[in-house]
Amino acid sequence: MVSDTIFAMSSGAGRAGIAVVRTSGPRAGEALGAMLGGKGLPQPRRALLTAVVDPRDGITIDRCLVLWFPAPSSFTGEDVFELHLHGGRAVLDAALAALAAFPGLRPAEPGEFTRRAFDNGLLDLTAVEGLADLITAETEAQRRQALRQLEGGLSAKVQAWQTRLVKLLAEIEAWIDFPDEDLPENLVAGHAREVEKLALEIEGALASGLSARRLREGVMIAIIGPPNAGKSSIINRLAKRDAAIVSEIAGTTRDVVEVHLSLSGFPVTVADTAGLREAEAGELDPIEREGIRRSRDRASSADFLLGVFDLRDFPELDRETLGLLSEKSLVLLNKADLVSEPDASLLQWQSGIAPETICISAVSGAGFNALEAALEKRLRAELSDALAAPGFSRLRHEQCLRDCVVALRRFDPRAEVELQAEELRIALRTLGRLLGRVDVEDLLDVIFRDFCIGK
Ligand SMILES: Nc1nc2c(ncn2[C@@H]2O[C@H](COP(=O)(O)OP(=O)(O)OP(=O)(O)O)[C@@H](O)[C@H]2O)c(=O)[nH]1
Ligand SMILES: [K+]
Ligand SMILES: [Mg+2]
Repeated sequence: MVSDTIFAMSSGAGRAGIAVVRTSGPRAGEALGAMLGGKGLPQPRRALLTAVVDPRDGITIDRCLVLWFPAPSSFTGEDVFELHLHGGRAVLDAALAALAAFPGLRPAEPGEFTRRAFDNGLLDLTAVEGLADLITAETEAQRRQALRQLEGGLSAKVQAWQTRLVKLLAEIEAWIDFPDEDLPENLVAGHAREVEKLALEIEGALASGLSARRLREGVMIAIIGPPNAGKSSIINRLAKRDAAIVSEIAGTTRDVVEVHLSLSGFPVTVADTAGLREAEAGELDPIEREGIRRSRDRASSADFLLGVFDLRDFPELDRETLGLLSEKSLVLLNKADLVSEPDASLLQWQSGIAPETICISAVSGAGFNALEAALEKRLRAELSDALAAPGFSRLRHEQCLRDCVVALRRFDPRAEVELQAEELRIALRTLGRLLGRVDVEDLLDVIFRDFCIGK
């Protein structure tokens, strides 16, 4: 099947020093030759500084770097060339118009270059997802995770499982031709052991996938506490901007206010919430009541909490807030600037009782170094699996692996060989689906739709 030749600007929108326009497909070589004014194609994979012309009138568009990647050694696996043009609007318009006018060329659709790389077997689906994650990575840890996935960290694991399953399946299928003979006892035991081992390994990967998903999506931290404790002041200091309204009026925050931060290179979403307070029916207005409902909601879905109190209320701290804190949570006693001497009972509480307690001041910034260090420790623990090895970072991966484990757990080494083989084939198919090598057509559209044009 001969595909169209496609082109697009692959660098970001807006005026820039350099803009990259990429062309891929069977007519790429012809188009490049015409744009170089018939001087022949440059050496493959070597940058050439040259004049690029509009083939319609021979007028020079720009003097720029040109790269030629003949098939199959290119990103898409097709003939590809890149123009590294000066990134002005008029230069780009002229280059894109010249390409559009060339017979057989058309603008690319979103994700179409990557789609071709996938169709030509250069990237499997986990690598495609890694590429998408790399383009959107916002923190150092996310970048590393995405790159490992793009480079085949997940594929390698899945392929190793596939190889073992195929070997097992071949051994079992060999007996299908002898329906009257039972499998020798030592083989039955060996198969049972191998399937059990595979199931355990995949379950282990599922468990550490949680950490990979947190790394991809960001760890959720919620700030909770009684009204006026200084929750909004704290999120503003963490975000280094005025994300939430601060006032001396109790009950200022109603909606959950989220900020995305990179803390020591780790992605987090911190949520500021409405102050928790109990009141007689009718005492709180319905909007604040709804705000408090949202706070509790957010507290229950967060990975861990920062419980904030006014230091001057110590030791009578709000019971509801305390009740929501897990041992991963942190207690922040705020407004330390208003208290001269920490009293003995406070020191004792700080040293002895979980959860860990830090005295801070959102106004002076005192204690924020200790707070950030404590947060980093928790993030490292939360993400440790994902930092150690590439993990299954998407719900889609989790679903495939779960289906695989279900099939393996159904495998019965004493059942008829046809039934045994069938479970192994199902397990293999789920792994194939994870890599995008079986029945994936409907999935593809979903995944490639998230790419932008030129990728
Ligand atoms: N002196 C001092 N005042 C603070 C500190 N943190 C917050 N405040 C003040 O305390 C008041 C309440 O602060 P907010 O940040 O709005 O408190 P909140 O917990 O978000 O309040 P609600 O949203 O109403 O629940 C404001 O007047 C702040 O300026 C602090 O560390 N020291
Ligand atoms: K307030
Ligand atoms: Mg607030």
